[in-house]
Amino acid sequence: MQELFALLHPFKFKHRSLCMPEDPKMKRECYGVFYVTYDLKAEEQTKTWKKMINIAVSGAAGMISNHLLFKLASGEVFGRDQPIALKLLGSERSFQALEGVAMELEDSLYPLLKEVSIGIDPYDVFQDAEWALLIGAKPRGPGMERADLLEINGKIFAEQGKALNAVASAALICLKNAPNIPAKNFHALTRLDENRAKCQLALKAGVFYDKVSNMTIWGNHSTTQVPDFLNGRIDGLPVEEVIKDTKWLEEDFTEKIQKRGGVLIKKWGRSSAASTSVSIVDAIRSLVTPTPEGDWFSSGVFTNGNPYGVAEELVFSMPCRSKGDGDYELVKDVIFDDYLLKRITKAEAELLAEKKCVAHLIGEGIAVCDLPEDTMLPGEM
Ligand SMILES: NC(=O)c1ccc[n+]([C@@H]2O[C@H](COP(=O)([O-])OP(=O)(O)OC[C@H]3O[C@@H](n4cnc5c(N)ncnc54)[C@H](O)[C@@H]3O)[C@@H](O)[C@H]2O)c1
Repeated sequence: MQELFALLHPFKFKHRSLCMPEDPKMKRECYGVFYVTYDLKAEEQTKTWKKMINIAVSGAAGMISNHLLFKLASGEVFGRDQPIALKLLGSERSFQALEGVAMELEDSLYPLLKEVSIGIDPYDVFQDAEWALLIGAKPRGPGMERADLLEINGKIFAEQGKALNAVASAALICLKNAPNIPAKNFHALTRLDENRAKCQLALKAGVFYDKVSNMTIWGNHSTTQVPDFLNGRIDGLPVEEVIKDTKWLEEDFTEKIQKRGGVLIKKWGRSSAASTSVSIVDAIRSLVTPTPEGDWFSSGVFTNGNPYGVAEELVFSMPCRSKGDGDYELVKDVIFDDYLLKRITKAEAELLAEKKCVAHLIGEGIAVCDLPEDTMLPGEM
């Protein structure tokens, strides 16, 4: 089950300070120094000052967020002239840690970070969010069945989907629980897998990784994912013209990418957090900046209307292009061969089976959970 989402709110927002709500009865307070009311003198205000954007982050006290929040606050993601408000959602258990995160943000004196608020009620925290980065979920613990984890995290995303639907001024479970938000606004993260694939192809070809482009990850962020070397390019050439070792591509490369997360957990003792947060930044930037001519990026998006024949009503990673307006379109000029199609079908079958496991959470009746093999990496889904 894909698990990291970036949601873009569909409506243009009318800003009001979340720390100082118009309705004084509204329960909202900013954290620490962000509570202070600033009274900017006219001459201190810059003419180019943009309207603040509100970014909600769940799992804000987690490992990934510990990298991501500081990237967001620095201006690396939305631009060095874009003020932001961070709305951090934690769980009851992690509230103390959440305060610790807010303290570190205070001490960082980021000029673009105008407001920070923390809370454990998604209805409160998602209020007026233009972006919601849903990173809060339970990583798989030892001996935990995949179906059990789907159930636990499914409930979290169902609740957060409902909260977004109710209050957000803008994968599948969240989307299905938020019918007022266009399905196109939901993304599940496969960018980390794309980055890993680019890195391994560059290594094999003996080139720097910026030479690798048009890299698609098809399917799920699990070991059925399909890193697509048929459509990928190295220095503008098809991958297979540069790397002529088909066995390596089909077996070693594919498996390396599929299992990279698990290998890293074994070495590092924990799931990738820094590179995941880098890939979240990449994924957001791909939606807010135009895709370079001829290139594309991967994202887990809703399959309805897809031109590849992937089953509808799924969230499936596919190749996307964006004009930089937050929206995207699917890339049409991709080719398929038997190997690629077979792999994509396997990934599709897995997501269809997972969907049956969470039928009760997406309004599709009683769940029937029969997952054929374990394709999920511990601590990383
Ligand atoms: N798609 C990917 O590429 C990718 C890569 C790595 C990790 N992941 C997944 O990302 C998730 C986060 O990873 P992490 O390393 O930051 O984990 P982590 O355990 O360090 O952090 C998760 C945080 O979420 C909080 N949380 C749990 N339930 C919550 C809820 N209902 N509302 C709000 N917060 C809640 C926890 O208290 C914890 O602080 C994990 O589920 C992991 O499997 C995905």
